[in-house]
Amino acid sequence: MNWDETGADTGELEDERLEDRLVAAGADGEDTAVEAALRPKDLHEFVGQEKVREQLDLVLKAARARGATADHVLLSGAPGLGKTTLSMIIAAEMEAPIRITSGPAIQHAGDLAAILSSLQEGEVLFLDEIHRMSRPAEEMLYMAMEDFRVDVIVGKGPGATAIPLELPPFTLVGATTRAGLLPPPLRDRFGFTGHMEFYAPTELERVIHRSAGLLDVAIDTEGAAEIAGRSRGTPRIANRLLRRVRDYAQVKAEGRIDRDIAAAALRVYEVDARGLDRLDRAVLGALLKLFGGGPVGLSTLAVAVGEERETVEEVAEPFLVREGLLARTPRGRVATPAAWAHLGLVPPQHGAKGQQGLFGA
Ligand SMILES: Nc1ncnc2c1ncn2[C@@H]1O[C@H](COP(=O)(O)OP(=O)(O)OP(=O)(O)O)[C@@H](O)[C@H]1O
Ligand SMILES: [Mg+2]
Repeated sequence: MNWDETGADTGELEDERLEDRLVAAGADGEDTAVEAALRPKDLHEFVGQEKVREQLDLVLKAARARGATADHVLLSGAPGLGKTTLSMIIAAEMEAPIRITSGPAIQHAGDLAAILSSLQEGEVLFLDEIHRMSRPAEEMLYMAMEDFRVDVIVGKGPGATAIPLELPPFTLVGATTRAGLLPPPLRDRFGFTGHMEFYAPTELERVIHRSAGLLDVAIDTEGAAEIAGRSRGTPRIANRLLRRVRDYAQVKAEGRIDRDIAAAALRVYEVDARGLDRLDRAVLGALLKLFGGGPVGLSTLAVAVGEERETVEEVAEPFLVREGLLARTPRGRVATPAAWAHLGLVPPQHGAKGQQGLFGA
């Protein structure tokens, strides 16, 4: 629970701020070009996410056996975990064409009606960031998903009439980083919901080996493990770090990546052994060194590192909290014992003010 929560949807802000960081989970310009080449093409190539993969495999196989269009699928999970990739795999497995659009691109119900009415039978419609669709479009989508029908409104005011329009059966694949923001009526209309988890280091190693093969980069097991451990459980970050390490290896080590090369390269890029970057370490360092581990208010912490409040809260903290290095408490931010250990610092003898009750330290 975040005690400073304002309740605002800060998704966009987060995306913008994250873009210039190597360890950001969102895609940047370079990613979009390379990602197309690195995307697994079928369910077997798709690493990890065992549960989602197994369940989806059944949904798709059964639909294929019935000669039917697959049920609507909702994919939720943090950026860079493979939602877009999986939607393309769904289309490929169903041997169906795919149409790609996103919630923010659909401003009016009419935009959605135009897309829906031009779908072919069995086509996959991928709706990225589905939680950011406008309300009227969302309501039109309810009917389209359930009855394969939309009402197109012709005219304005009292003379307006609704003309029903039949749609061919299609599969909607919705993706969202924030399943909690979806209205229940929309969520309920998906036949299958797959929640994507962060990846284990061993899974990321497999992603890295696979990508290295495609990029024609020589990497050994330990080199891959070194990069995997710093990738924040996210394939997109793993692939990005691999590319940066490849640059370093090309210049300094005839292109071969082993543990030392990977570690040296990522030191240059200021990504530490646990995947924290300069900003993360600055926040943690200030919390420990200036405030004895807290509790300290968010605003004070932000001033101490010379960043905006929002940057600390939305860019640095989520990963620190996930890693169990920082806690958000009613009295302010508090470092955990693991944070002291990670920065190689010793906690004050009698415990920082107020920490005892929180961690029993
Ligand atoms: N399970 C996986 N196995 C191998 N590579 C993967 C896997 N998941 C994701 N990737 C790689 O990570 C990159 C990012 O994946 P993708 O674009 O599908 O993420 P996303 O969940 O759609 O992110 P966003 O929320 O930002 O849209 C892709 O290039 C893909 O190659
Ligand atoms: Mg995506």
